[in-house]
Amino acid sequence: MVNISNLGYPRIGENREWKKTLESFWKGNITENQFESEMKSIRLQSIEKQLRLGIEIIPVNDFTYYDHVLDFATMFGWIPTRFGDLSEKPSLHTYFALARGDKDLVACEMTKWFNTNYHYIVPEYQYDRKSKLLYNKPLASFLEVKNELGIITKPVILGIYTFTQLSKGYKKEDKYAVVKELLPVYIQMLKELEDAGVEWVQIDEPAFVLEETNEDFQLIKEIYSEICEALPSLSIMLQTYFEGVEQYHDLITIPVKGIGLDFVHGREENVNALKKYGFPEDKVLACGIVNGRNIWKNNLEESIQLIETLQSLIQPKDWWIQPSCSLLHVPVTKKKEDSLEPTVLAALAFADEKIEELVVLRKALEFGSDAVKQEIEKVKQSFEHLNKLNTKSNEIRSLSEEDFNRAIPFKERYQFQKEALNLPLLPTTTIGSFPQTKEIKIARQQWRKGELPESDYRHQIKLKIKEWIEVQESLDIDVLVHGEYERTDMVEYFGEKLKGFAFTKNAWVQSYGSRCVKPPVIHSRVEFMKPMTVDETSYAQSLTKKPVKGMLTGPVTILNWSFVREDHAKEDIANEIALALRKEIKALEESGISIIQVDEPAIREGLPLKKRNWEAYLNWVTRAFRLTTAGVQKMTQIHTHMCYSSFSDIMDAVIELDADVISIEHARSHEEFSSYLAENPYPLGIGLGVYDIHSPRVPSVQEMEQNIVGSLKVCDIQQFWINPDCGLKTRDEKEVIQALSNMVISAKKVREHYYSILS
Ligand SMILES: CN1c2c(nc(N)[nH]c2=O)NC[C@@H]1CNc1ccc(C(=O)N[C@@H](CCC(=O)N[C@@H](CCC(=O)N[C@@H](CCC(=O)O)C(=O)O)C(=O)O)C(=O)O)cc1
Ligand SMILES: N[C@@H](CCS)C(=O)O
Ligand SMILES: [Zn+2]
Repeated sequence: MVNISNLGYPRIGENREWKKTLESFWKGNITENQFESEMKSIRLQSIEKQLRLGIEIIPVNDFTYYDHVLDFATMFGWIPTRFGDLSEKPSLHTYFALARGDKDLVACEMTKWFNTNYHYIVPEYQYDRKSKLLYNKPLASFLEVKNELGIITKPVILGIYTFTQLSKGYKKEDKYAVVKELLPVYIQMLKELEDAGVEWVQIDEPAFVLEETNEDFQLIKEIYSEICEALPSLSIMLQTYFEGVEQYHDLITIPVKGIGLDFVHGREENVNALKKYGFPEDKVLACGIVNGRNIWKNNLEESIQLIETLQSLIQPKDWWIQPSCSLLHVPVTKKKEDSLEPTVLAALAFADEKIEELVVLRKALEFGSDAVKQEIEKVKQSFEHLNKLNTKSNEIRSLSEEDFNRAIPFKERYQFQKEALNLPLLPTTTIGSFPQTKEIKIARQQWRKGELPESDYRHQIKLKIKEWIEVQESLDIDVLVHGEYERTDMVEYFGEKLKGFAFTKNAWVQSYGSRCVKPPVIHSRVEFMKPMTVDETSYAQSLTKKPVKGMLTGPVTILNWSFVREDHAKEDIANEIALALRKEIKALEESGISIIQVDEPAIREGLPLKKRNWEAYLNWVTRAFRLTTAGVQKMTQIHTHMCYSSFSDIMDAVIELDADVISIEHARSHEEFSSYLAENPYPLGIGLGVYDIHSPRVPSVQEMEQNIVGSLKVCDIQQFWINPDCGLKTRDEKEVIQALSNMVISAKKVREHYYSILS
């Protein structure tokens, strides 16, 4: 018997209704009741859709108002004390304040969900607050679907081990005690599900693919024995994903009713483990067989073969076939992509199409592959046609080691740059983008539809650049930017201008909260066509005597935030992008730009989950960055920028990038990184973000001054820069001007203080 299951479905809706509802509520355009009812309808529609498409085991509680990790933190009462003394379900206001902050409260930390571009809110354990079940969201979600649609669904629960691993606020040595304290609360949540008639729960434990210590694994076994003992009639599908599991032989001894493995990203390891240790006959095996992280059609023939191989090796109680992970990471449907090149479109499968693929695979497993001969042929043809789009080039093969290294070492060139740029101590700058106004977005939309002439659209962009050059001058910022008004997104923009990319109309994926991205699709060899940023940057430079920083997205970030071919080596794609960007940098230099920032926020998230694979990855990513930047003149100052992660464990690679200055997100995770820097001084230029840009809160001069003074305890003042945490495109203009004004005043105060000590 083979069942079709799903692990999670995109929340955002076919037309991003979810995002629009959230943002209308935040703006006060709809009431709480309207918000709840609109959200309910989005939730139920996606359940009905999955049912219609053929899913038999449908997930619930994958839906959230912001982030599923935050949901569990608030359910367990893991709410920092600054949000008040909560003994019941937090109000929507508090829930959103935890995620986004408000005018008085600092938001919780946000970071990347494993190696994806999705961000979760980091739960904070409080020693002085006992864990307590404040509400039971999986139960409410289960009952809603049962009552409204009469369907028994599978609640999705974040595993207690992964939840605690992803949390902060407790000492490492207290992990055991923290998990044990949470366990009764966790069991209570599951017990309520069992009592309500839940048959299967999916407990997500992606942290099982990380390299846990033996001690951790003992803890895992202990927790799950206790859970299973307390809940004898609840069927638990212990779900892993994103890579092969570690400690497989121990995992299969856990007394749960089912185990879910990823046979896409952890194929080799999981298959080998099955071969070596078998699989218990009393458990269901859930096979993640369709890639939940990519948008290419499934290689049906290969998947059928794989399951047949597994079937010849083991005899589990039952088989489920499913995506390799939640479909949260892919767009909803390709139905609306009516302007994509047909060859590319034919090779794509988004969430809904992936579910259809599972139906085809089940048919093949039931009736033999001949029953799906046509579908198999169609996939083959799609890729044969796609491959014909590829061109060959020798440019990469003719590179020499010199192309990867700057001609002069940092200390020497930084001196030249200082003199040429004539910047003050503690120079102030921003990360690149300024608020994208409604007017600009609408103008872009009209221009794209052909309703506004290109010249008018460009004129509007120029007006915005001019306005913000004036704003920056009036605020007395030292290194200016043009504001990135012409960009929808820092990756999509370059994707639209480079050869080898396709970009979609509606292939949105949630990135954090209501914010979505539309990753471009790299289908063929990447090539530079013509300058991509020179017009806007040199126009901005023509308006001021201060240096304007050129702004590019780096090769690794373009790669990691795009959908890429699985049959092309990532390293090769990164080097192709690097060569294209190198040409852009040359063009910027030739137009008189002397500071160029190459953003690489996605380097950290692309790290393989298993540390044993880090070295090889970091080696090729640093080389790709250097291939992009190393060709510049000694006077040209290269900046880079990183955000959304903790970086302490990759700082050696960050140094290897050899960027003259790095600006790094700091406000939401400063303690950990500052302690790292105290022990390991950073040898190049650095700006630790002095304020969090994800919150509408405008920090005071005093607060930023304290941040700067704190950072100067661990950084060399001669190489320190003052900047916000990240780009400002998501904020409103008034807020940004106020925050930047406070930032410049705080920098000047610290500067004056330093000069007064010297004199
Ligand atoms: C730095 N980050 C990025 C990540 N990944 C990327 N690919 N890009 C990133 O910048 N990952 C980590 C972080 C995540 N951070 C963010 C920050 C901000 C956003 C964001 O603002 N997303 C926007 C969509 C951006 C965009 O494409 N805008 C279009 C407008 C599209 C649109 O909604 N049009 C409307 C009409 C206009 C209107 O009425 O507003 C429509 O179609 O209905 C544009 O500028 O033209 C978002 O809104 O979610 C994402 C990740
Ligand atoms: N230059 C980009 C970086 C975001 S990570 C911006 O300012 O939006
Ligand atoms: Zn950033």
